[in-house]
Amino acid sequence: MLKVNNLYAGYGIVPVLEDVSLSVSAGEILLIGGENGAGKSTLMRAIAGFNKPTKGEVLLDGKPLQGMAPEAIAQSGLRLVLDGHRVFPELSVYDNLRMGAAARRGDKAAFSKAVDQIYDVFPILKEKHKAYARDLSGGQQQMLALGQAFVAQPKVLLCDEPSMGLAQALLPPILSFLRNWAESGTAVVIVEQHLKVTAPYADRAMIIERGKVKFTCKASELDEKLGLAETAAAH
Ligand SMILES: Nc1ncnc2c1ncn2[C@@H]1O[C@H](COP(=O)(O)OP(=O)(O)OP(=O)(O)O)[C@@H](O)[C@H]1O
Repeated sequence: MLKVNNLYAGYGIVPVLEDVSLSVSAGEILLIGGENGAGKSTLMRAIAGFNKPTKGEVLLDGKPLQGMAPEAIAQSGLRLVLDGHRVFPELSVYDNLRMGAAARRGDKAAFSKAVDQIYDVFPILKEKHKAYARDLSGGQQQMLALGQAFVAQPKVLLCDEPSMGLAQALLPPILSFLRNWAESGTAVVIVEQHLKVTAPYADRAMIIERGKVKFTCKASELDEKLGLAETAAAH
């Protein structure tokens, strides 16, 4: 589904990512972790077209995306949800969901069904469907941002730090929502600092260090691998 081959990207002449490769299949969740400043967000932005890679390939179902405008990449079925819940503050919850589906064109029945699914998972959004997004709490805005992406029904979802600005207790329900979503056939990439909480919901994990892939492993082996990596570094 999504394949990244030997990607290099940065800001102006400052290189950040170096030779990063990854792949995510339909129905799979890849968790990406790493220290602050390791390059995780830059990787998400480069895949989604907001930051032009200097070298390497991004393939969606075998079709190259690198060099395409972010709008065209979104139209191809790749969606980026940024940390810090970016929603339209002056629109109602429901209208935010409509904006999410705008890129999708047509099919009102599918939109209504997707909205119902979102309301089932996050009942507070149903309760507040007429409220302005600006009046939601941070956690509710994050749910709405995910809802916006969900109604667009992308093939690939990139989710940058869903826990950002959230009370810790809100992360598991959001992760479980992402897990179910992946199981319907979407390829999901989650960038997250809270590796311990997130790993049980993911299939594979990748750690980035100073712009390079440190290692990839099964998500169930991440704890052990991180322990081993720390031990190896200590010797
Ligand atoms: N707009 C920018 N212009 C210049 N350099 C940037 C910009 N954004 C990020 N960087 C630099 O790129 C490097 C990687 O940052 P990035 O935000 O991708 O890391 P990250 O792993 O997502 O970290 P965090 O977890 O703190 O978000 C850092 O050295 C950062 O200072």
